[in-house]
Amino acid sequence: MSLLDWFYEALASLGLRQKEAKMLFMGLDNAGKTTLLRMLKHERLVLHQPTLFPTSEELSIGKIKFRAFDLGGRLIARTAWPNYYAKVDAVVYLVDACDKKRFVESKRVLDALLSDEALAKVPFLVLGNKIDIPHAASEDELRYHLGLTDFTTGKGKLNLADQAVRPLEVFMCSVVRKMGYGEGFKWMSQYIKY
Ligand SMILES: Nc1nc2c(ncn2[C@@H]2O[C@H](COP(=O)(O)OP(=O)(O)OP(=O)(O)O)[C@@H](O)[C@H]2O)c(=O)[nH]1
Ligand SMILES: [Mg+2]
Repeated sequence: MSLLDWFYEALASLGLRQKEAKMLFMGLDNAGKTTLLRMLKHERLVLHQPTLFPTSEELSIGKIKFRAFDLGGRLIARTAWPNYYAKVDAVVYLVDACDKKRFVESKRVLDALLSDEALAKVPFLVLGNKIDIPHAASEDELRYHLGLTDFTTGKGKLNLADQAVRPLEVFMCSVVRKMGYGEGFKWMSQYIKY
């Protein structure tokens, strides 16, 4: 634990600081992670460059305060991802639902995350983005290509008494049209402990 983490924990234990849930935005480059984060933060589209260095934002979704980390999806940026895996409360994994040529690559990256010991049990919200574009994959198609058909846990509330199961679900969205992701975050929030 770094000194800064220790300091925040100490403040939290004294009740001086409201605890933030830690959320990671991951997925291939161009999936729409930064667009989504800016939309959640500023409620509008903000022009930006591809993400080279991780950034983070404080977000409030419902009653939960999040610290959301925007991790760039380019190959070189992905090498930094594991530095962020400690004490994660939720992963938001974005996929460009129109970029069918890259589903295989996206699946490979997602599979690696799902089998990473450091992220075991962490809820995964998979967002199929850009459904405003006519040839976007359907939810079932995306589920199939990502190999999730038998692994999603349902859009209702999962009984977490069964500790072996990790909440995992696919929601389709269009960040630019501000649709779809709200349901996803609502679903995810059920599994955040504070
Ligand atoms: N049509 C459409 N385009 C979108 C949507 N969301 C994002 N985009 C576009 O997709 C492109 C990439 O978006 P970014 O948010 O930069 O992608 P990113 O995942 O942050 O990419 P990296 O930073 O390289 O990892 C931008 O041109 C966005 O305007 C959407 O819902 N629909
Ligand atoms: Mg980005």
